[in-house]
Order: sequence, then C-alpha cells, then structure tokens
Amino acid sequence: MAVSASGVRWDAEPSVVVDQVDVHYRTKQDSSPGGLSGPGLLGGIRRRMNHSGNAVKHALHQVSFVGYKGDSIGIVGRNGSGKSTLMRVLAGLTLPTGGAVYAQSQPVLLGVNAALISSLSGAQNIRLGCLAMGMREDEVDSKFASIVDMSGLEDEINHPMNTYSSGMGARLRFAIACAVDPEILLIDEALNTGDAQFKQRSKQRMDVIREQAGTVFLVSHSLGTIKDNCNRCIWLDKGDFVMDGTPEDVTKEYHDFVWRMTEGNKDYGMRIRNEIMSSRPHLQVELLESGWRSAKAVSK
Ligand SMILES: Nc1ncnc2c1ncn2[C@@H]1O[C@H](COP(=O)(O)OP(=O)(O)OP(=O)(O)O)[C@@H](O)[C@H]1O
Repeated sequence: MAVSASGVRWDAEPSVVVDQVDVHYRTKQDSSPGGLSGPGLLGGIRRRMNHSGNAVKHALHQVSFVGYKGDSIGIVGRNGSGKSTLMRVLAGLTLPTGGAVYAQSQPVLLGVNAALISSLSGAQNIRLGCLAMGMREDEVDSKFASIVDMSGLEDEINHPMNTYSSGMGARLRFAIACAVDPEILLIDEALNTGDAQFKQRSKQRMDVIREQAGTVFLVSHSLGTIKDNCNRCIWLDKGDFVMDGTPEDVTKEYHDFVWRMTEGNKDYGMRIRNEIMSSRPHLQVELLESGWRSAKAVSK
C-alpha cells in the first residue's frame, strides 16, 4: 500500500482517525531546597508552570493522522517524545486534553506492564488476562491451548510468572493480547525482549491481523523491528508529529536526526526536523454521511 506524505489514502478504509490530539500532563513541583523549583531556576521553570505552581508537560501537540485497515504502523522517536502517551490515548486509557480519537473498534493495548499478577502462574494469568479483556469463560477454555502455544511456554506455563525472564513474560502478554483477535492492536515495546523464534511468531500473528483488515501500531526503539514489521512509520519528537511515510524513509530521516543531535550540529538537526515537519500537509477530519470520519490533506 502506498503511503503519501500526508498519510491520507483513498484506496483504504480508515480504522482510526486521530484529530488534533493534545495531551498535557500536570505534575507537582518538588519544593525542596535542591528541587527544580529552587530560586535559581525559577525563570526557566515559570514558563512551563500554570498559576497553581504545577508544571505542565505537553506530551502530545496537535497530533492528527488516519490509520487504515491493513496498516501496520511503527512509531519511532526519542525518549519522552509521546509514543506511549499516544498508545494510551488510542486505547482510551488517557483522555486527550484537546482533540479526539475515533476508532472503529476498541483498540487493545499490549504494554510491557500489562496488568498480570506475577505471583500467579502463566496459566492463571492467561485466564485472568483474557477475562479482563472481556472474554467469556468458555471462550478462554477454547482458546487456552492456542494461547499457550503462541507463548511458547509449554514447559513453564504452570510456573509462577515471577520466575519468568522478561522475554518469557513478553511472550505471554503478547499471546494473551492476540487471543481476543483485536482489530486494532497496540504494541508498546513488547517485542524487543523476545528471542528470534518469538519475533517470528509475533510477526506471523501481526500479519494475520493485518490480512484480516486489522490495524497494528508498534512502538519500538529498534528501527530494524519497525522495518521488518511495518508498512508505515510515524516519527514523534517532543510531542510533535514530525513525519509519516514508509518505514525506510522515516527511519532514515529519524536516524540522521538522532546522529545530528548526538554527534553533529544540534541546531542543524532541529532545523531539518522542523523543515520536515512543516512540509507535512495539514489534515482536515471530515464527518461522513455514514457517521464515520475520514480525512483529507489540505495545504497549510
Ligand atoms: N503520567 C505522567 N505524568 C506526567 N508526565 C508524564 C506522564 N506520562 C508521561 N509523561 C511525560 O510525557 C512525555 C511523553 O512521555 P511518553 O512516555 O509518552 O514518551 P515515550 O516517547 O513513550 O518515551 P520512551 O521512549 O522513553 O518510552 C515525557 O516528557 C514524560 O515525562
């Protein structure tokens, strides 16, 4: 599927429309003598504080894009760029401060911290996780064997989860999240801890979701993982939506940017980043007669 610079396509059906989403976090400042609100730093801090003295963090700023059925969208960006926040907004776990998200079905978030209980066995956590995602007891029974198979934990499934390595835990969480056959699956860094066999299995599972006209979002710091698993990539930086395009194009620009920021000229890096960002057409979300939303690209 072709991906234009605006990310808008007419040959595919939208599954998620993100319309000018802002997320601002408010955090209490440390008022201790050595804390950030100390007098020497007041000038810099005040600009980012609201009148109650709380710091305001702009985790996402006017983020707009459309996810289509069959898309597997990689999300890249430096630490603190807003990738996990975007996943949480898509899953409905964090409410946007502004803007809106329209999704054709409930997105399922698979995070490294998915709420399983470490003192329980893998088998008990499969039941717990599936019930928590809304499956019935009989559905859990019928899918149990395939979840164990997907997790690759046949021998360890009755051991407590706190005896698992991080990769084994990630495999179990992935297998549980996939069991509900989500149309929209959000994966936050979970694939990075798995071994080669798990990476192969998870890729196959993601391919099946896409083939069934689902949409996968994949947050990863591994550009290889993004290129191997995605047909499209979004680059976030400090809450800004910088670029949307093919994984090859976006990861190359992002890689060059990171190199400039760490090894080269930061001002030049930021200038190129801002130029890429401002060359992106503006997305205008439209309400269709069907009640659903679509989007068109308009020049700024
Ligand atoms: N619950 C929170 N309260 C206050 N600030 C938060 C909260 N969650 C995230 N932030 C801030 O919002 C910004 C974006 O965080 P987020 O976790 O979405 O980034 P990220 O791109 O996923 O980072 P990483 O690559 O390090 O996982 C960061 O500056 C972070 O400090």
